[in-house]
Amino acid sequence: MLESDALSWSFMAWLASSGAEISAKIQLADLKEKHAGRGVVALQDVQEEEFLFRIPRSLILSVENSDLPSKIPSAFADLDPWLSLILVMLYELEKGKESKWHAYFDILPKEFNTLMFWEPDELAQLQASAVVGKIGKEEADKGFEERLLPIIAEYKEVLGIDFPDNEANKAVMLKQMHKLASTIMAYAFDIEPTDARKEVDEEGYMSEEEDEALPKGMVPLADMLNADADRNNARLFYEENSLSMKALKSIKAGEEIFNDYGPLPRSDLLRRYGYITDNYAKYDVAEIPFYTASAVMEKAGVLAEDLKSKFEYLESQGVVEDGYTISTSSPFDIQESIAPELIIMIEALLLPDHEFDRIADREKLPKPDKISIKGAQLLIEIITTHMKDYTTTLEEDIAEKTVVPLTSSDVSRERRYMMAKLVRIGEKKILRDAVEALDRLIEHLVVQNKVGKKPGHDSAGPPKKRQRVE
Ligand SMILES: C[S@@+](CC[C@H](N)C(=O)[O-])C[C@H]1O[C@@H](n2cnc3c(N)ncnc32)[C@H](O)[C@@H]1O
Repeated sequence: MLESDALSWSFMAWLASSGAEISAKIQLADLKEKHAGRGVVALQDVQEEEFLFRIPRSLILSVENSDLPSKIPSAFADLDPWLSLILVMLYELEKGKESKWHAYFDILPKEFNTLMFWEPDELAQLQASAVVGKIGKEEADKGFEERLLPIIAEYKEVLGIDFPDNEANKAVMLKQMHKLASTIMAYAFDIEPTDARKEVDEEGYMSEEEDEALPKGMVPLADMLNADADRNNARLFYEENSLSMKALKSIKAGEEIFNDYGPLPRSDLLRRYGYITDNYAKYDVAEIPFYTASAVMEKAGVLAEDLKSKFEYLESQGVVEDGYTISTSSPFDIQESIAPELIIMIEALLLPDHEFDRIADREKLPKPDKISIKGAQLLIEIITTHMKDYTTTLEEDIAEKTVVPLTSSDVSRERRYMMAKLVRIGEKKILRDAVEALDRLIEHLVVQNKVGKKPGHDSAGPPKKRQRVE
């Protein structure tokens, strides 16, 4: 028996002996050949709504179920759900075989492909993707150093952690905390209070702000399901004393059982889960930084002298953001895809001062479905400026067959390079589609103006281009 099979077997045996109920129709399988780690597959046909497994709430690896908070309650007083669970997992890991979750820890990942663990050269492959700014390593380090390390130093005997206070040891501990945080990000569920028959989603469904507030828990076996946006066929349901996984549709023998992470762009899939699949390409987004938009408008002479007060007003109306997303649509639809806030900001700043003051007095804003020729031209300029921040063009990316030096024997690095390339290609395609659609809009507006329709604005929009076949 392979070591990984032996660990899977021990894990399943532990679950069965701890009160979990598991349908004989499913199996934990090794999917390493598909680069998907372990996953759950159907051994026999499964019907829609059929029960797959049930995990007692007491088996969830959570702050609530660990004895640590009762030993050092004050340590948990100011910790958020993430840091609390990291502390509990450190403690339970340190207990080794004494921990109730020992067999579970054995099958949790030791290595990660999430962006937090990428080397600088690997991250550089993402080029101008906004996801690079969302990794949050420094912020996480700060939280670990300021909140968790003092607790570990103070309660090292209770925690059973050998923690000599030196830099090398601190670095090892921070790395371990990052690994646990990444495990929580990719595996944990948001555990809502007992509420019979309530449906729960994996954390991907929620905004990260909402995520922050809910208690997190590691739900054994439920987190062994891989995810697929198109082939999602199972979901976890809350019951009073347990959590049950049920089939959402019929599943054939041999098929994999999939959860769903929600509509995440591939860049976020990479950041949070360390993998990508084409199925999530439809959720891809490109993001234009605010400073790119404002720099282009400044260069174009759009930014007026009383800019500060204009921005204060736009900010009070929720239009000023760090970045503006352009999402995928097919065929590309300007209104559907370009962040309305970007269009509103541009059109507002294009207004003559007296017009701007007039709308501000009435707490109004330009409508995002009315784009002027000048506004569309500025949008194109902003988007093409952002495109230049990527160090290669879309055409170069597509033409390039090998992105890694052939001497590289590091499979993981090759895979990261490849995944980064697919992410940046996805973003560049969106930017290209946006520019093409804006070009068509300008042509349409020019014609409209010539034939004497209301000048300057488009409300119906130009005819849409036929869907591009990639
Ligand atoms: C909740 S776990 C699923 C179990 C995991 N495969 C394992 O072996 O522990 C989530 C992780 O599984 C992997 N994963 C999930 N869905 C995947 C898919 N469709 N293809 C490849 N890997 C996937 C990613 O590494 C992700 O971070």
